[in-house]
Amino acid sequence: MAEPAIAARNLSLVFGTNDGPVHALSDVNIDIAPGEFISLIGPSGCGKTTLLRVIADLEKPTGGEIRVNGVTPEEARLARDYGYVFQAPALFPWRTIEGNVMLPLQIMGLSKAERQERARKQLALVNLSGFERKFPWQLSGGMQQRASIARALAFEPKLLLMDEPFGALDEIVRDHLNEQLLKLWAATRKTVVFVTHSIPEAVFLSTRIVVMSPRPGRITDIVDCDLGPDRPLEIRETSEFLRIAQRVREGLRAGHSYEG
Ligand SMILES: Nc1ncnc2c1ncn2[C@@H]1O[C@H](COP(=O)(O)OP(=O)(O)OP(=O)(O)O)[C@@H](O)[C@H]1O
Repeated sequence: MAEPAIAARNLSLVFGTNDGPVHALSDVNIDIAPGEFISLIGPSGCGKTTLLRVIADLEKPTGGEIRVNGVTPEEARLARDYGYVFQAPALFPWRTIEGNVMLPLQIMGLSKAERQERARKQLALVNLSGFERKFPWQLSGGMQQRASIARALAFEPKLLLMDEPFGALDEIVRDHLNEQLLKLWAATRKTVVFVTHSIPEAVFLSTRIVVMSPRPGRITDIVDCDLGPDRPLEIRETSEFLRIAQRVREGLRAGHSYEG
């Protein structure tokens, strides 16, 4: 097997707080192969964002081990091995769409011509050709989020980390962006780790779904999602799709503590 894109062994992270220790991640074990599309799903506080941040070297684990593309998260970060997409688009309002995508490349020291060529290529991948000179406020929320994805792709990283990127968008826009993301993934074969609260979104997009549970934050199930690469939206009505969704739902129920 090729070297895993991500390999976590007995990974844990305990935050020290005024109310005592918070076990955000406990004994997390997973191997993610290059080119997989992995969704992390689970109730609030189960450690989805923390796991993404550990992969990105924005948080240090307190136990266990993690490798990203065969190196430590810090080395992967310094090699600009991943792109990170946040829930809110986080674009600079005073820069054009193209200017936003070019910014990380400017920091990297690429010439203006190179920056422009790369930005145009990434904007084409997210279907934003023709919008290079617009400002963020001139675009819809869905378009802004596509621009954020283009910016995350600017370094052409092998790994894309996405934290609920479509959570704030309405369902029709979200469907559309899910279809586009699948196409982008098929065209680029990047490894994607995607956080979501939506079971249909996870099943539609993923090759595997990691179900997590809180207190302590841990993996309770990993569900294969072998629907093949060609997934029209109508696949959501098939019995295979519904069977996988049901298994994820059962995993979520089992790990959920109902209070009150
Ligand atoms: N910097 C921090 N300091 C202390 N506790 C933290 C910190 N970051 C996260 N936590 C705690 O760690 C646990 C996991 O948080 P995390 O944000 O990873 O969960 P999540 O599954 O992404 O939740 P959500 O779906 O609400 O985004 C939570 O109990 C949270 O309060």
